Amino acid sequence: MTNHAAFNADDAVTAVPPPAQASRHFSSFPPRRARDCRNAALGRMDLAASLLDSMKASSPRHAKLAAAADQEDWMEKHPSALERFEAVVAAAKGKQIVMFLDYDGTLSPIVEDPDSAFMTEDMRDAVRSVAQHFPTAIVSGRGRDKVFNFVKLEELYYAGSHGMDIKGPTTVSNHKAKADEVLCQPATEFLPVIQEVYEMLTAKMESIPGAIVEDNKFCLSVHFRCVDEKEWDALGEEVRSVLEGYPDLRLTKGRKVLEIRPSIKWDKGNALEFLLESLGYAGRGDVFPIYIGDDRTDEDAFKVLRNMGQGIGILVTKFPKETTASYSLREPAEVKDFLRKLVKSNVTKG
Ligand SMILES: O=P(O)(O)OC[C@H]1O[C@H](O[C@H]2O[C@H](CO)[C@@H](O)[C@H](O)[C@H]2O)[C@H](O)[C@@H](O)[C@@H]1O
Repeated sequence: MTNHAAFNADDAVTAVPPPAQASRHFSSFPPRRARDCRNAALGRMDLAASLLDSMKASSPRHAKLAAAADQEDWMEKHPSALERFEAVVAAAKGKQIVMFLDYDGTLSPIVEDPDSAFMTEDMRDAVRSVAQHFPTAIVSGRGRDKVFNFVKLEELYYAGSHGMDIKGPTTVSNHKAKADEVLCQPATEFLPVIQEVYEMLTAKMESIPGAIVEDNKFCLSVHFRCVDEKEWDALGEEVRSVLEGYPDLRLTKGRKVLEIRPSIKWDKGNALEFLLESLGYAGRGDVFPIYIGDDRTDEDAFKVLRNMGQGIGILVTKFPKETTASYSLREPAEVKDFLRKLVKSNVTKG
């Protein structure tokens, strides 16, 4: 975590190989001895070919073409859930859809100030409509109260702190199954320690301009989106040194954020399973969970769906990324379109 590559990996895209350095091909040329001439001539042909390759690779046009080819290949494996909408609907036909939605980067755009990541009224309306048709849960790294204050829909299930704080709807909804009883907080014993670390990190981050420590109740986020890249190593070191004293906490990386959480085996995937069970859908073959998320932590939920062999994971991204999701959407605006389409489709009629 002490290098920039590790920090950058949060917005990681499947790497387009870096252009080869043309100059390295000249280091062993010309050959030292005459008898090496033939080999050298053959070598020269290889050399010319590889030099040409590397020149091509370093041209912006080639880089663009390579990126486009990668993108195309990736899109074949993770097609747009909008473009393949009919296939999604066909797979869900006759089954009970259960909708799981991540918040940041999925329902709201990524912005510099974490407190200003508002969702649009249009998006709220789309989520409201979805929840009228299917049980719907928000699954977020944010604290549950905080994410509720952004979404403001009482009829939803909320799983905050990466799934470590789950609560059912506070108003009656069409599909409520034992909703009032739904409550899961598997990490309560960590609350004092999380608070202690929050205070320590807040004090440490005062010396790093732009760093923000966010209290997400059972988890903490150290944001470095607005921190000068030169300071990233220092920030990482500070966080790591604090955590050395807390072996029961673990550190993961999200989008320009370091996330600190209890090292218990509970993640967004467990939250998804817990909610399916609470809703009475565990072990049923006629259930079709749809999980939409943009971040690494959402991969835990995508994996659960893959292993179940039911439902679909949809990754929100503009770039190819390694993922277990089967479909993709490019941005929150497309998530909104997908939700609206789903509500309008026949699939809502079962
Ligand atoms: O599980 P999520 O709902 O996706 O939450 C993950 C983190 O999201 C937030 O941070 C991200 O969004 C911010 C606002 O757009 C952005 O400034 C930041 O760089 C992103 O990492 C949230 O603030 C974190 O606490 C969550 O852990």
